[in-house]
Amino acid sequence: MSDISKKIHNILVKIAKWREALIQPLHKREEESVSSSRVHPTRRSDGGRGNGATPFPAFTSLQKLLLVGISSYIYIIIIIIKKLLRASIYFPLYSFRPTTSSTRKHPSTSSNIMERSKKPSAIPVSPTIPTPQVSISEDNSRVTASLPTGESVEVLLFGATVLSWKTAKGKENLFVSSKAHLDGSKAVRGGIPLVFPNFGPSSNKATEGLPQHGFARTSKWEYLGKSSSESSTLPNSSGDSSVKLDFGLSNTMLDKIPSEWKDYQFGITYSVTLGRDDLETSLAIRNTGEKDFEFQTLLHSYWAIDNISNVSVSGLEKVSFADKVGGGKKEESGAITVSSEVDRVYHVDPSQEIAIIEKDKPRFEFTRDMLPDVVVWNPWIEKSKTMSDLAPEDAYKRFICVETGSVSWNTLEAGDTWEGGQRIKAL
Ligand SMILES: O=P(O)(O)OC[C@H]1O[C@@H](O)[C@H](O)[C@@H](O)[C@@H]1O
Repeated sequence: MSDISKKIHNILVKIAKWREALIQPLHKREEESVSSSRVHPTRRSDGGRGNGATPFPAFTSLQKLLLVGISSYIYIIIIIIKKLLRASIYFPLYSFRPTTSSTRKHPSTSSNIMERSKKPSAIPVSPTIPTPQVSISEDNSRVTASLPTGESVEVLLFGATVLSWKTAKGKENLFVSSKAHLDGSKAVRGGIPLVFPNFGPSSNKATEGLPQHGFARTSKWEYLGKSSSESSTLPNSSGDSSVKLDFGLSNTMLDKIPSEWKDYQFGITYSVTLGRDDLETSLAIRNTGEKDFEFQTLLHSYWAIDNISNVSVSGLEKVSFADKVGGGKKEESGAITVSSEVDRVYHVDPSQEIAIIEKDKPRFEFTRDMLPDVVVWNPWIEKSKTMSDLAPEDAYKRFICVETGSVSWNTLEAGDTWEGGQRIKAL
């Protein structure tokens, strides 16, 4: 028995005794008065007036009734309080924490159990459909997503750089240098850094003074959230077939707004969509200010390959390119192969399919939307040596940059939005 119950019990015992003590003398005195009136009919309190009054004027029958009534009333009230207290052990008056069927205790579970025959049968639960998983690293620097079928993608918020894209079998599609800076001190050497608002060193008045390839790849982006889509509602569907991660950057988020860019305002949404065998990366750039601005943009992707000697790029045959190594405009008749430094800018209709071929088989296929240019870059041996963040020594063999984008300048008028993107199929 709890302390409170013991105390109440003691009070009840006392009240009961007190009540007894109160009633008993009254009975006794009444009996005495009756017996005395029998024995001494003349010795009555009323002096023989014979009006039936008690011989003890302090306890009239009205007082007697009142006392009994009050004590019974208190007795009943205490019993009710005791019951309430006992019940409150199981049902707290209120709680901030929502109770669930598994956490809530019920005092009369056993007496409430329904007879087996009357028990409703359990409702069959539909099998759980696996869904894509998205997680944010503890230090809030990376977002990772994976599909129930095993594909995964990882994005560093610094530069919204896609660091990893793996197939269901765990094969990595992107190259990242083993010396890449992933701490936000430098643009990542590998993955998919974003080029905006200028490609290469600033080359016109609008971007004068901006760093090489712009500030998007060295700014901390915000993770805006995920959305997923189902390919099929058939019972045997393996669940959601893709997951889209959105990232945002606006002029107000820039650590240091370059003076050339102070008059411009923008908001960019970068979407990375992981599919079963493809990856989509797309940009929506909005001019949120009152002044028009010009920009270039590219998805500066480092594609992982086994050996550059076995690789070629198709879809760019007979397309003239700006040669950044040898200078001038050139054209090649066959698929592009790499056996020395390559740095070219192709202007090619977005409807033209481009592919990276490895050992005569397509390894990556590119579909472009509103991206009229393709840069093909590999530093080869000598230039690699000058790049402190490129490793291992033979790293140049392990990647080829095929960068889709718009090297052509775009003018974005106040209030307008530009959209463009790529879909890459890994084979
Ligand atoms: O070293 P960065 O700034 O990442 O640039 C790497 C390369 O990026 C390519 O896109 C350019 O065409 C090259 O000229 C450049 O060397």
